[in-house]
Amino acid sequence: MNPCLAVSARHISHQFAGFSALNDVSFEVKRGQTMALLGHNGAGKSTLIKILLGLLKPSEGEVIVLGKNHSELKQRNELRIGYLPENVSFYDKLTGKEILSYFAALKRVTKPRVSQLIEEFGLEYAQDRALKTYSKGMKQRLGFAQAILCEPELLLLDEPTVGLDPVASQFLYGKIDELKQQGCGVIVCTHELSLIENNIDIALILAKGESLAKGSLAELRQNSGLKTRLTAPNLASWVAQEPRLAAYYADDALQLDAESKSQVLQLVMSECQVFDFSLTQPALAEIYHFYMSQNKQTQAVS
Ligand SMILES: Nc1ncnc2c1ncn2[C@@H]1O[C@H](COP(=O)(O)OP(=O)(O)OP(=O)(O)O)[C@@H](O)[C@H]1O
Repeated sequence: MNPCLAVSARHISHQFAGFSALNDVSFEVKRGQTMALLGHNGAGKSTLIKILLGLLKPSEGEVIVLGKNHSELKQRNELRIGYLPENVSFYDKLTGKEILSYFAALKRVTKPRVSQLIEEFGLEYAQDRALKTYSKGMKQRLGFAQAILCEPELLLLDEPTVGLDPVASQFLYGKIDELKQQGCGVIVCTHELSLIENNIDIALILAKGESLAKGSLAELRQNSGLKTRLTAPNLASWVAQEPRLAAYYADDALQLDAESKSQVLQLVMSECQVFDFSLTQPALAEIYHFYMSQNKQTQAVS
């Protein structure tokens, strides 16, 4: 396997008692790359995460994680994989430090690493308090610290920022960025599309166990054909004066695709002398809804 890959999943299918939870899903995540794993409830995201963790063996297909097939491993903790489950719940009578120390012992991680993470995650002041006194943000920081105890080369995060305030969310994404810089591959399952948009390199969109779309945001935008919007003050009057713009004008904006973009920009700037304008690319949420609606239409036809 390519040593630059954190994950290579080929033609993964999984059935639960005859029910198809995943069907022929393939993707790759490079080391130092973050992939968003997206899909409605029941799309198969958790099933895929369990397969990557080695908790489930896929009915079909091959998964190579950090260069290894799970069946080759003598022990699961041979691979440095970090995992933050959704709604992380620890025994709440233990203190933050006791919880991290417990996982450190399981993962054979040294005590100084526990102290280092407590400090790094700003939990020193609360390390000797029982977990039940922690806020949601503090619990999530502790959960994240638990996930990266082993200095993971692959990090799997299930809804890492749900219920967190913007500062706490940004803190976690900052940490994810640091890990990426160190070459860690990251997979994030989330429904918070606007939050993750600027923090990912690639996305995989699942629907009912099938891969609907995958690629970088630029590729997903390009393949969707969704248009970039150009807006400007008094745009309607500029369009009235320059009839060549009329074909692109809809919903108070010029709607630009990859082919027309440079030509229209030229018209706007050199013919109309308009320089005060904004370009808005389709957001991840728009791209996601586009692929979901395409899928519904395909299913309705078939
Ligand atoms: N152990 C199981 N036995 C039977 N069916 C299961 C099992 N685990 C999951 N499923 C089914 O497989 C499908 C995919 O479930 P999965 O939990 O992977 O979805 P998900 O995308 O993670 O959903 P969510 O966003 O709600 O967490 C669902 O229809 C679910 O009911």
